[in-house]
Amino acid sequence: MTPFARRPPRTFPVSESELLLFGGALRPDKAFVTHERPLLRLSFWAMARQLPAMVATVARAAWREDPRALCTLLGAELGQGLTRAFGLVAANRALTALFTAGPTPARLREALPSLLAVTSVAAATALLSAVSLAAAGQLEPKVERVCTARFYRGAVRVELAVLEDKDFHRLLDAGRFGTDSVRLMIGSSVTVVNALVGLAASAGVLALLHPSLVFMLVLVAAPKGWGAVVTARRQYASRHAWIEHRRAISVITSTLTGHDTAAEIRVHGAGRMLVGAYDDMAATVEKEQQRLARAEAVTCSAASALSGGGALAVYGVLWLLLASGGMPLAVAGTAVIAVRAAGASLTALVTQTNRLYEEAMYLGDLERACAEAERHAIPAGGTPLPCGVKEIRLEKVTFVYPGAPAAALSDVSLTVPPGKVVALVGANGSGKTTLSKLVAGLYLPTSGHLYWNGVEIRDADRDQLFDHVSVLSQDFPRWPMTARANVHIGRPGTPPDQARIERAAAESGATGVVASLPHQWDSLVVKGFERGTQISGGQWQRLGSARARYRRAPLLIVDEPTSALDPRAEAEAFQSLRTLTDDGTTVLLITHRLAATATADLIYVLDHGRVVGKGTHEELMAVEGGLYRSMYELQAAQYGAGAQQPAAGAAPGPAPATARRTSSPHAQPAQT
Ligand SMILES: Nc1ncnc2c1ncn2[C@@H]1O[C@H](COP(=O)(O)OP(=O)(O)OP(=O)(O)O)[C@@H](O)[C@H]1O
Repeated sequence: MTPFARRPPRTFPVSESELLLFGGALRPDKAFVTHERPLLRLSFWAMARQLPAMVATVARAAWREDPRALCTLLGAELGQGLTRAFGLVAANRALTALFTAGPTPARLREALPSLLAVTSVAAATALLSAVSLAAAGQLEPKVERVCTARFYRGAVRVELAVLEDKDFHRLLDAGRFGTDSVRLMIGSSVTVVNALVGLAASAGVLALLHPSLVFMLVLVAAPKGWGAVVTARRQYASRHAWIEHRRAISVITSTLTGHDTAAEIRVHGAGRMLVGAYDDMAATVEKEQQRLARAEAVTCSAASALSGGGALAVYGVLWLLLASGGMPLAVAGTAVIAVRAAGASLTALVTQTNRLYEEAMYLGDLERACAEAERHAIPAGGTPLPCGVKEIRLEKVTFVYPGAPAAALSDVSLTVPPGKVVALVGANGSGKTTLSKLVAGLYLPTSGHLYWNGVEIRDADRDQLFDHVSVLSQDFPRWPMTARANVHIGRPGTPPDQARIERAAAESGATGVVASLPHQWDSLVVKGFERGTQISGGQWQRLGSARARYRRAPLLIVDEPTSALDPRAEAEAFQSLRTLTDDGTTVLLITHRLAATATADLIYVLDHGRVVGKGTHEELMAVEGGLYRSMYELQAAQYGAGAQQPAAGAAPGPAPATARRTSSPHAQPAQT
C-alpha cells in the first residue's frame, strides 16, 4: 500500500460560481469513492502486473490494424537494444586495447577496429530509431481511429435510460480521455520498450563485467520507478475527481461563443457573469493543478535523492573494486559508460512509464466504458415484428426515470389503433412525451407490458421497432449540416434519394425554405462555417418535418410539431398530418393546440402520469367538468372563440394557456 492510499479522501474547495450555477460541488460522490478507490488502492506490484495487460491491449489493436508496422516497430526497438549492447562490448574492447602496455601508435592501431565498430553501431542505432519513428507514426493514428470508433459505436447503442445516469455519463467522459491515451500509449510504449532494452543491454554488460554492478543498477532504477507510479496515480485520481467540474467549465465556455446564446449573452449581460464564473471555477482547478505540481516536485525530489544514493553506491563499489585490484581500469571505464547509458535509459523510462501508467489507467476507463456500453446496449435481435402498425397496446404500464423520485407514468393502459391519428393531451409534465418515447422503444416500462403488433417490447427486435417509427420531437435536432443532409439523415441507411427528399420537403412546406437558401440543398444551415447560413425557428421546423416524412415509417410520432410555425403553416401542417393516414400511416400526435386534436380519431387525456380520459373530441367535450373540456374551453375563451368545436379537417385554433412553447400571438381560430 502506498502513502497515497493511506490518506483520507481529500475535500475540494467549492467555488461561489459552482454553487450559484450548478447548485453545489461537482465532485464524485459515494459511487465514485466505492468504484474508483479500490483501483487507487492497488499496490505498486498490482499496478506493475496490470501494465503489461494494458500494453497488450494496445498491441492487439495495433496487430489487428497493421501487423507489418507493428513488427517493424518491435524489430527496430529490439535491434536498437542489440546495437547498444554491441556498442558497449566494442567500447570495452577499445578501452582494453588503449589501456594495455606498449607504444601509443600500436595501442591505437589495436583499438582502431573496435573504435570503427563503435561508430558503425551508433549509425545503425540512429537508422533503427528512424525506422521505429516512422512505423510508430503509421500505427498511432490507425489504432486511435479504431479504438475511438469502437467507443462511439458502443456509446450510440446504449439504452437511453442508462445514458441519462450520471455515473454512466462520468464513465463515458473518462472513456473519452482514453481514446487519446491509445495513441499516446503507443509512443510511450515504444520509448519504454526502447529504454528497457537499453537497460537490459547495460545490465547484461555490467553482469559480464561484475555481477554486483547489476544489483547497484536496480538501486538507481527502483526509486525513480516508484516516483513515476505515485505521480501518475495522483494525477489520475485528480483527473477523475475533477471530471464533472471540467465538463461544467466547458459547458460555460461553449455557451459564451454559441450561436443560440449570443443574443442573451449580449442583451442581458449574461456574458460578463459567465466569464466571471469561468474565471472562478477555473481558479479552483488551477489550485488543484498547483497542488499536483507541488506534490510531484516533492515525489520527484525524493525519488531522485534515493536514485542518486544508488548511483553513489555504484561508483563506490567501482572504486573499491579498482582499489583492491579486483577490476581492471578498462573494465571500470566500460562500467562507467554502461552506468551512464543506463542512466539515460532510466530517465526516458521514468518519464514515459509515468505517462504510460497514467495513460494505461485512462485506457482502463476506455475499456470499462466500452464494456459497460456493451452491457447496457440495446439488444440486437429478438422477436421480429410484423410489417406496419397492427396495434400498439399498453397494459398497466408504469415508468420511473432512473433516479426520479416519482413515476412519470402510472398504470397506463391504452391502445393505438393502426392508420389513425391518436392525440395525447394534458398539462405540462403529465407524461405525454414519456409515453411517446416508450411507444418508440426508447425506454422500457418499469412495470407492465407494452405490445407492438402483439410482441412484448422487451422481446421485440428493437432495431426493427425503430425502423417502424419516425419521430419529430419538440426538441428535434438541428443538425449542423447541409439542408439535404438534414432531411436525408431521417433514413441514413440508404444513399440520399433527391426525388424523395423533394417530395418530403413539399409535404412539409420546406420547398420554399430551401429555394431561398444561397446554395439551396447544399446550403449549410449553421452559421460560422463556409457556405453557412441561418434559418428561422419555423423554417427549421419545416426542415425537421421533412426529415420525419422522408423516413416514411408506419408510425409517426409528432410532439408539438407546429410550435414555431405561423398560423397558415400550422393549419397546413395539421391538415397534412391527417392526410398521412390515407396511406395507412399511424400518427401519434402530442400538442397543446386542442383545436387540432379535435379532429383526431382518438384522444387520450393524461394527468399526472395517468390516463384520465379517452374518446373523440365530441365524446370528451360531453363530459361535464372533464379535464379535456375545461382545457378546451379555457383555450377558446382566450381568443373569444367560444367552446364550439371546429369543423372536421379544420385548421388549428389557439394555443392553450398551458403550452410550453411560445405560441404565435397571431394564431387564429380554425380556418378553412
Ligand atoms: N429524462 C428525464 N429524467 C427524469 N425525469 C424526467 C425526464 N423527462 C421527463 N421527466 C419528468 O417526467 C414527467 C413527465 O414528463 P414529460 O416530458 O413526459 O411530460 P409532458 O406531458 O410531455 O410535458 P410537456 O407538455 O411539458 O412537454 C415530468 O415530471 C418530468 O419532469
